[in-house]
Amino acid sequence: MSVNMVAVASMATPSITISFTNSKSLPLSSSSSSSSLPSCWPSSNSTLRRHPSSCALTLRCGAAVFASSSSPFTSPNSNSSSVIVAALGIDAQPERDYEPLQVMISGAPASGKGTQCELIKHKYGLVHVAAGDLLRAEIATGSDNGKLAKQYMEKGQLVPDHIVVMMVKDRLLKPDAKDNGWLLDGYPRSLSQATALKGFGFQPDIFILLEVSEDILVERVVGRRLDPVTGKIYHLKYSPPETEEIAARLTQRFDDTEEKA
Ligand SMILES: Nc1ncnc2c1ncn2[C@@H]1O[C@H](COP(=O)(O)OP(=O)(O)O)[C@@H](O)[C@H]1O
Repeated sequence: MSVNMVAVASMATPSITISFTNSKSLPLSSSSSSSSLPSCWPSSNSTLRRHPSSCALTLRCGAAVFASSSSPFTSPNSNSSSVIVAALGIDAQPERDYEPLQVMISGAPASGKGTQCELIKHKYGLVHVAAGDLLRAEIATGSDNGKLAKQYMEKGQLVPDHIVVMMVKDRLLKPDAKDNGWLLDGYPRSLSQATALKGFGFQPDIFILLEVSEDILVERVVGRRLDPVTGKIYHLKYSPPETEEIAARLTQRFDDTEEKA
């Protein structure tokens, strides 16, 4: 079975409500509480097992904008995501029922990926593997790969595949990810990365694409602030600081501007 779903996430809260676009009976979550996840997802416990079929899930977020074509990839293009989904073979019927769940999630900066990752990993006990975090850890070791990766990251460019692919593959093969399942975030960012991972035998059960219209992304990015003391992210309009004291010390990332967004 191939499942086609659309979910709408409210811009102000990280919650998701989900419905099937083919008008089948809807296992909808009745309301949008801030901790809710799609009710059609399997229930949460440490013995979570895979869905019997893979699916690609597109979450179109913010003010019910269904026509958005924003994409997580370097050259935003909704076709590129479907190519990647196809390359990953997500529509194929897996023969791996009753194994730990494997999920990929993609979305543009400020699409709410970080928020959804936190909710998903806690609810399903998955190991969160973020490509950016792996690269930063590699840089911290001072290795040659880390030094090379740093040069690309400082310019805001994608790190070459020969570094990223092996890093992600090695991480997914670690016992915690194999035993508990994983939530892969920020990878793949190109068709070649998707193909490479598939070549190593990885095929996610679910590919989640967070689609947000450009004007909402810009609004989120421009209003985003960081508390340098706690590391908490605020939004001046949607998630304002609790106190004047916090408000006074908030900073803005140098690239959180309308131009950069
Ligand atoms: N899959 C990937 N392939 C190549 N480079 C990547 C990948 N993921 C992350 N990077 C590099 O790491 C940087 C930081 O990534 P990330 O932590 O996801 O934050 P950002 O939202 O800034 O992309 C990216 O700008 C890019 O240089």
